[in-house]
Formats: sequence, structure tokens, C-alpha cells
Amino acid sequence: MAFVTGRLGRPLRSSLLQVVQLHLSRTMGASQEDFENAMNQVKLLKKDPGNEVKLKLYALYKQATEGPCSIPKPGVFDFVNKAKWDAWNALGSLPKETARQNYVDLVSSLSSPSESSSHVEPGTDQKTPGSEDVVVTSEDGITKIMFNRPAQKNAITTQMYREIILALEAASKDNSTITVITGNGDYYSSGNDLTNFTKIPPGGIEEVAKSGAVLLREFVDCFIDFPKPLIAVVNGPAVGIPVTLLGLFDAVYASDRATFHTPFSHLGQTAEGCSSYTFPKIMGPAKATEMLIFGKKLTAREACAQGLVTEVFPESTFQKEVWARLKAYAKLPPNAMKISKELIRSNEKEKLHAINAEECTILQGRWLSDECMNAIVNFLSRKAKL
Ligand SMILES: CCCC/C=C/CC(=O)SCCNC(=O)CCNC(=O)[C@H](O)C(C)(C)COP(=O)(O)OP(=O)(O)OC[C@H]1O[C@@H](n2cnc3c(N)ncnc32)[C@H](O)[C@@H]1OP(=O)(O)O
Repeated sequence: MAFVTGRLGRPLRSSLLQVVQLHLSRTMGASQEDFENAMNQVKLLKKDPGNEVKLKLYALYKQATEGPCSIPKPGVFDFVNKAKWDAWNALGSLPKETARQNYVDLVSSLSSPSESSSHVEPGTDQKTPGSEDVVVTSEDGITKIMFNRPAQKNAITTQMYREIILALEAASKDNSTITVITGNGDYYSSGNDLTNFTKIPPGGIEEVAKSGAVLLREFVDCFIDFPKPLIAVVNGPAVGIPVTLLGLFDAVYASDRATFHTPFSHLGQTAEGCSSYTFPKIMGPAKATEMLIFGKKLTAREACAQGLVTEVFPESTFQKEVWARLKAYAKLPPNAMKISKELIRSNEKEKLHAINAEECTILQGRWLSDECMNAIVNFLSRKAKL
């Protein structure tokens, strides 16, 4: 598919830079010092993290220090080196800075008090590494992953995408039966944190777009492959990616206060989360067009009528009714549920991965377009009261 990568004109670049100055005090990812500390922490781990994690650590280390894998592939019988090569090569063109950050996050998750994010103490809040913006708890057979930035309407930062990836990986292996995603506060989530675009690394805006596309692809892939029933408890309005992802969930329960909004054209952006495929399939192309192209905001009842939402509950009883139902579902035999999910979803997986890849490539170009930059500058200018 062809798409145009717009170049930023001088005035737009300088407005963006002006706005970016206001955000530069925010973190710019893991420093070399964080990375070195993480390498030392690995040596002090009390428990062997297992081969899968060790391969991931190896791959991230190589990517962070040497960049993409360019050494010849070991022979088929050289099992150990081939596994290492596969793990490194699978990181593709992931930027060194992102690999460094992912390495630090992964080590931090291994060094957390429970020493493994896959073992969540029942009923305890397990903070995912690095922040409290995503809170993971596990109780009554349910692992709950909660967006926790209520003051920012649960806008999703780069760090949060990484934390959710780790949380989903852990939830897929823990002893919970079902996994739930929800939001804290009045919003489910206002989508991608638009200040993600203001943390400009040495490689410039092009690098932001490139690493954003790599991260987005990995993030959405986790939802496509998630093996257990995945349920969204949509406690309030949702904008952007938390809406599109709903097409990859197994059930979506919404408060009647929730709304569903994908203003991609307004933002100079395009559909993600496989919604270019799942939305027309769920609601038909005409209704999908209204949402994904014209940015029509749906009420919870409209979204339910169109098949995006499973059931709507009155706000006054939402939490009580939904959690009672989920607790009952979580008592069902876990293997039967997993196998049924596999039956329902497996024949689509390959297609979904291909769609995800294509959407991310197109978005990478969109993020560099004047249309998108204008929209972000407008939002940030409003925020900065420029
Ligand atoms: C790397 C992967 C990339 C994946 C790409 C995904 C695409 C998308 O998700 S597109 C969707 C992006 N989201 C938006 O465009 C929403 C932007 N926000 C808003 O339009 C409004 O904030 C709102 C309608 C959600 C809420 O409006 P309201 O007037 O009630 O509250 P505000 O005062 O605007 O918000 C409170 C506070 O929260 C900050 N905030 C809200 N949403 C975002 C956001 N998406 N990014 C960054 N910050 C956000 C808002 O700026 C306010 O902060 P301050 O109090 O500090 O000003």
C-alpha cells in the first residue's frame, strides 16, 4: 500500500520544538547508568529467570549495545547460538535506546519483591516496574491490569505500553483464569499520551516515529496472541487505541457513562489495533467508516448495538454487577476456556499480525506528516496555554 510521508515544514518544526521545550524536563528513557545498574542487578538475581527470559535479556543487551543483528545465522545443530541469534534477530530494527529501556524494565520486573511478574500474590497490588501508572493485581482467579493516571484521563505513556506488554506476558503464564483491563478514575483511557511525541531523541522526529511503530506493533501483537479470556471493563470514556483494541478482546463490559471515540482523521492519523480489519468485521464497513474515518463518537449503547460492546450496565451498579459476573466466569475450567478461545481466534491470528504490521507502517509515516504534527501542536499548545 502506498502512503505519503510528509516532511515537516520549518514553521511547523519550530512550533513543535517550541512546545517540546515545555516537556523536555520529562524523562528521555533509561540512561547508560540505569543500563549498567540493570546489568549488575542481573548478576545478583536470586532465582534463575529461565531460558526464555535469559534469551530476551541477551537479545535486548545485544540490540542496545550493537544494534540490529547482522551476524550470520548459526547452523541448525548449533542449538544454543541459534536460539540466541533468533532472539536477537527478532528485535529487527528496534532502536538501541528502546532496547536499553526494555532491558532495564525487564530486569526491574525480575528484581521486584516477588522476583517475577508472573507470580502475583493474591489480592496484592503488584506494581509493574518503573511507575505506578499501570497497576496489576491478582485475586479470585482474575488478573486485573489497570490504567492508573486518572489526572491525565489515563493517557498511555511509552513506559505504560511497555509495562502493559510485560503485564500481559506475565498474566498469560500466571495462575489466573481470566485477565481484565480497566481504568482508574472517570476515564477508561484517553489513548496515546500526545506528549509521547515530544521526547525527541538524537535521531529526531523520524526516530520517534520509528520506535513508536515498533513499540505499537509489539503492544498490539500481545493482544492478538493473548491466550486466556481477555475482558475490558470500560468504566468511562475511551479515546483512540483503547477503543480500537476492543476488537481483540473476548468480552467488553461498559458503564452507560462510557463513550467510544476514534478521532484519527482529526489527529492526522490512521486506524491501529487491527481496527481497520476488526471494526468492519464487527459492525459492517459503513458504521466502521463513521468511527474510523469520520471520528463519530459512540455512546455505550450505540457501541453495544454495533457489536463492539458485549453489555452495558448502569453506572450506579456497574462495578458491582460486572465484578460479580467476572468472579463467576473465573471459576470455569481454565483449560476449556483457553482451548475455546484458541478455536475461535486461531484462524485469524496470522491475518491479524499482518494487519497490525501494515497499520504500524502506515502510522509511522502519518506521525511525520504535517497533518499529524499540526494536531499535536494544537493539543500541546492548548495544554501549555500558549
Ligand atoms: C506508541 C503507540 C502509539 C499508539 C497510537 C495511538 C493513537 C491514539 O490513541 S489517538 C488518541 C489520542 N488521544 C487524544 O487525542 C485525546 C486527547 N485528549 C483530549 O482530547 C481531552 O483531554 C479529553 C477529551 C480526553 C478530556 O478532556 P477534558 O476537558 O475532560 O480534560 P482535560 O483537561 O483535557 O484533561 C485532563 C488532563 O489530562 C491530559 N490529557 C488527557 N488526554 C491526554 C492525552 N491523550 N495525552 C496527553 N495528555 C492528556 C490533559 O492534557 C490534562 O492535563 P493537564 O491538566 O496537565 O493540562
